[in-house]
Amino acid sequence: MTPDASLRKLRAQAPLVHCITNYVAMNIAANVTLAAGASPAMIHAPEEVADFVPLAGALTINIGTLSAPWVAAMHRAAETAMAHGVPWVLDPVAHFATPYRASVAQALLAQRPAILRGNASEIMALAGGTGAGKGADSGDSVADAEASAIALARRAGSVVAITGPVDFVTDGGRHITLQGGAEIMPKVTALGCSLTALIGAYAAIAPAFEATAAALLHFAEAGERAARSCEGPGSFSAGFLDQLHNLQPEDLKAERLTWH
Ligand SMILES: Nc1ncnc2c1ncn2[C@@H]1O[C@H](COP(=O)(O)OP(=O)(O)O)[C@@H](O)[C@H]1O
Ligand SMILES: Cc1ncsc1CCOP(=O)(O)O
Ligand SMILES: [Mg+2]
Repeated sequence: MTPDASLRKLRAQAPLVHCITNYVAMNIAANVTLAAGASPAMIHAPEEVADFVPLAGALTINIGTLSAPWVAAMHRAAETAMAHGVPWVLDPVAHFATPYRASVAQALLAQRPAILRGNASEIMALAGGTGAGKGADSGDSVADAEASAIALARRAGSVVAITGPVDFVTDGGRHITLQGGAEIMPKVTALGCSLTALIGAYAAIAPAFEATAAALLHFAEAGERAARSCEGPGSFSAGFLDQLHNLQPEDLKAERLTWH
């Protein structure tokens, strides 16, 4: 499915996306998902996730502010998603920072997410390497993480996306890069987490590889447009939501994706 067809379908269906995300991202990720045209629900109680996942078109799991009850909910939600054929997306925020975080990320990876998205440092570390990441922020180049992404995609059977100044997507066989976005994007917290939620929205209506490409393209295009008239991270945030909403399907041009 082409990116423009994916956005058309997203807006026509407004899929329900179950997001288990962190306290920092909760609001902006919901707003990003809504602005793009889908319907987010931020639900993380272990007592209810198994009942909610089957109602959703996709599930996203982000470990940004994890704690034991949340981790129980994440595993239960992923298990339910697999049982009901609901595609799910993993965002391993800063998983290399502590042993607890690292073990949770590896255990979730073993539950076979359809899509995995992280920054370069997160993807390198998940594949077993060591990077220069500092907490939630990347310290490595996307190019240096490409081999890790390909290895991870083959090992996990997932589509893997590395984001940063350039984005890279692989399913272990096909690879694309996308140049674009805006330098100011990493100056707004939780935009990566919000992108993960948006990938979930697209995964509800398109196959994993195409869904990831469309979400990245939607983000890059909206980011570029918002950056043209912003005065800093604050006005960028507001303008970015406007642009995510105002973009039309024909603005998502497949020619911007470079195949390798
Ligand atoms: N220097 C940059 N130039 C352009 N776009 C960027 C840059 N850094 C990050 N982005 C974009 O910001 C979004 C969030 O990605 P990223 O910052 O890598 O995630 P995270 O917040 O998880 O580290 C992605 O759409 C990515 O393409
Ligand atoms: C700052 C912070 N601390 C824990 S989670 C989080 C948000 C990280 O968001 P992103 O990975 O999108 O930059
Ligand atoms: Mg992140």
